[in-house]
Amino acid sequence: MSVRNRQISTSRIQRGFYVHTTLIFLTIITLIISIADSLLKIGVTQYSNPYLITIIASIVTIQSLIWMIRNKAYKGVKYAFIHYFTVLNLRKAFIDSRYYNTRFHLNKKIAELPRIKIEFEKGLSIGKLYIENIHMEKDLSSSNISIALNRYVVERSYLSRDEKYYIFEIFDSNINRQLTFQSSDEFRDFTLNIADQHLFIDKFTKIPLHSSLFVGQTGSGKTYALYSLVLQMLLKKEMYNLYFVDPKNSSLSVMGEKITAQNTASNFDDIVSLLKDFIDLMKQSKFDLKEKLGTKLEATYADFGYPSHVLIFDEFASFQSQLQSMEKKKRDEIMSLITQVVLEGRQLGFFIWFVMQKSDSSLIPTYIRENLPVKFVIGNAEKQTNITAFGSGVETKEKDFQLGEGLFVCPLVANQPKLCHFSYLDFDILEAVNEFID
Ligand SMILES: Nc1ncnc2c1ncn2[C@@H]1O[C@H](COP(=O)(O)OP(=O)(O)OP(=O)(O)O)[C@@H](O)[C@H]1O
Repeated sequence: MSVRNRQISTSRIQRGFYVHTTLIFLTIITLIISIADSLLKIGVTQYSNPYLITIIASIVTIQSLIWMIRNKAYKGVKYAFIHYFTVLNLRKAFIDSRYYNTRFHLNKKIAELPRIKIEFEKGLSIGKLYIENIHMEKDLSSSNISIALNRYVVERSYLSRDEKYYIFEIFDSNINRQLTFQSSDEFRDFTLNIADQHLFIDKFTKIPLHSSLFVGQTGSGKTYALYSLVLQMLLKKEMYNLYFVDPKNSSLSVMGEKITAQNTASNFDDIVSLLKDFIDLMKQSKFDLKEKLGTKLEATYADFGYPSHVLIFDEFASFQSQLQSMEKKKRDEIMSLITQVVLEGRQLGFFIWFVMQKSDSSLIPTYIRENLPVKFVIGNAEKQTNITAFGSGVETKEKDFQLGEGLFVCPLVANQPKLCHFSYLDFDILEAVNEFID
């Protein structure tokens, strides 16, 4: 715990002190003159009071205006107060942790605190905090900031491009980011309002399509996370073709059979043949798109109206262990098919989603895992799982995750692990599938 540092003042504290002293002084003078005048009946108050009261009122008005502008009161009273208290707490924390430069003013040492800018968004639930980089050796770690922020928590922090500010992305920890759907109709309406080629995860997260990894211990909510994404893709069928691989023949294959029986595989040979068909289709697409892709730099399948193809590979580790018993030639052949999709599929619209309980290199080859742009770790994972998914240099905080809640990375959306919370689906999934495929 930091110790209160009361020995140093800031120019703002000093200014506040002068203003308050002046106000108190003027009020006392006004009162003394009024009392003296009422006793002595000289009649000076009619001359002095209007002046004194105008000065006092002007100071109060100017101070209030400065407060309102500084705390962006034009965005609402609540916004202004939360802004004010957040800045106040941060300033106190900087003083207590001695994060400031010192300078002398009228022979008195004062602390020059870093500038703070805050931009709250989405009904004050998330925001960006800019703290001036005052080139101090001291650590301005996100955990110190979180403590000063009360109910706000730092999700991500980085230095601005010009290195003048530390930027902290913060969110209100009291806010529930999870979306809840009581019926398939509610889910349909919400999905159809998301017009672009993104899939929503929670109130704040939408992701573009990529080959992805979903890791989570049993019961963490992985399968439901997939359901919420599959249902979205079903509602926009013209944009997505789905393929289901489920070596354990569990609930996902039941869903797959309903949606697309010919593109659903559970036993080893069927899986291999589905993978080969998938690759053949990708090669065909490559051929069809070849000329078109040459006409536009950085273009992808979507620019030419082609649909995407998503192969959901549940329990990949189980397939991998079956594969290990095969001869090397076959193993290499299959792994090379999978690698091709991961490496080349993005432009052509072919993606694999690997679903696993752990993502160690014995379960998914590192070169495949490292080339997956999107990774989700759902639920309370072991430290090692976070390390294999996000890399050893990436810091992830341990939290008590609820069902369907976890961390993810995704290009442009989350370069460092960010929180996400998959939708709560309070309706019969298979009935919804039946409705949506009609
Ligand atoms: N988003 C959700 N909405 C509603 N119920 C959920 C959700 N997530 C999980 N559940 C409930 O928790 C149970 C376990 O979730 P789920 O089957 O998705 O876990 P899992 O990680 O896939 O586990 P396993 O690896 O054993 O299949 C589900 O049967 C369901 O009842």
